[in-house]
Amino acid sequence: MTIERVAIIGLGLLGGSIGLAVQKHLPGVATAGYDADPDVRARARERGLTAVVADRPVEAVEKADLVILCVPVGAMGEAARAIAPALGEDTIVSDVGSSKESTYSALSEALPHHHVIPAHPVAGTEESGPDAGFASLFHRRWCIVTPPEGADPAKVAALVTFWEDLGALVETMDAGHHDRVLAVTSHIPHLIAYTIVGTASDLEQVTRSEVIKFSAGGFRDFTRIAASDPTMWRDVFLNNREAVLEMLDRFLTDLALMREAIRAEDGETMFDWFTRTRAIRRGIVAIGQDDARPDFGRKDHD
Ligand SMILES: NC(=O)c1ccc[n+]([C@@H]2O[C@H](COP(=O)([O-])OP(=O)(O)OC[C@H]3O[C@@H](n4cnc5c(N)ncnc54)[C@H](O)[C@@H]3O)[C@@H](O)[C@H]2O)c1
Ligand SMILES: O=C(O)C(=O)C[C@]1(C(=O)O)C=C[C@@H](O)C=C1
Repeated sequence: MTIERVAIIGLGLLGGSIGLAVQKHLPGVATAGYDADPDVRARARERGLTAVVADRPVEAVEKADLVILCVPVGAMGEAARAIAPALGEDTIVSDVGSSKESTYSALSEALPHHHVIPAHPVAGTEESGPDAGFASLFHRRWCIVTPPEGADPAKVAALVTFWEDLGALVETMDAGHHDRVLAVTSHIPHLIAYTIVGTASDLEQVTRSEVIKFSAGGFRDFTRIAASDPTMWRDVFLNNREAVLEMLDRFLTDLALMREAIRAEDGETMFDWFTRTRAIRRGIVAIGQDDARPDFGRKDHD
């Protein structure tokens, strides 16, 4: 099947970036969007995030071949129910939610007779809202597609091609596996950043001004992540609870091991561990997966 009309529900960082990327890379594809917040809709019109910004969700999805829900994972069910009356029977309904099992449950419950094929572009920043999106967000970043059992292969292929056309590298996997992988590579790192930044600012021996003044190094990287959208991340932890708790237990075991190495002055354990993690970082840099941040000068706000 060919995708000629795309509708985007939720015009923040992800929705806005998809709208801009489609207009840039697939100029023949029509774009329409909707956001529940009227201020966001107004800003989306000013920035031209989609060619049309509708005032009602059903208007945005009329005649769409592909609808992408770009709302917080806790709002997926509500957003899907709002578009249900206007969806064509052949329309692909996808999303960009950061957790996939609960998103699929919410979408398939709201749209039991439609073609729901979830996806997750593993690309983002700490910014949110209609000013945050940019067309190159997905360039050379992974997009994980999690087709449910029995999904129409032609529709899965069309969705994969769509993301590749936006510049992404696509991999398909089972939703449960996605949730365990992302728990350790994305969700727990965010939890650690939120925690350490809060802990540092709560310390009585360290004043808040010292936290700001001396945050030039590693701590500064944590503050970037800890500035991420509270609604989005609250929903991620509520919706990927089991996988996060499982990976958190593993992490706490390893953290206890490090604490013990420090207490016992066991330099060898620390050196070996740090050597292994340094190799991981160098591997990521070698395959060019570290350069999609706007900080690296690639944000093009077009
Ligand atoms: N931010 C990231 O780095 C990132 C990366 C990959 C995936 N995601 C996922 O993408 C989704 C969107 O995240 P974002 O960063 O674009 O958030 P965002 O806050 O920038 O945008 C979300 C938009 O959804 C709108 N919205 C909320 N409920 C709605 C509803 N029922 N109907 C219509 N609009 C509604 C909000 O008004 C907001 O404008 C989330 O599910 C998130 O998990 C985020
Ligand atoms: O780089 C960042 O700022 C991000 O948080 C992006 C990031 C990630 O953890 O890699 C965050 C959440 C997503 O679901 C996908 C990407």
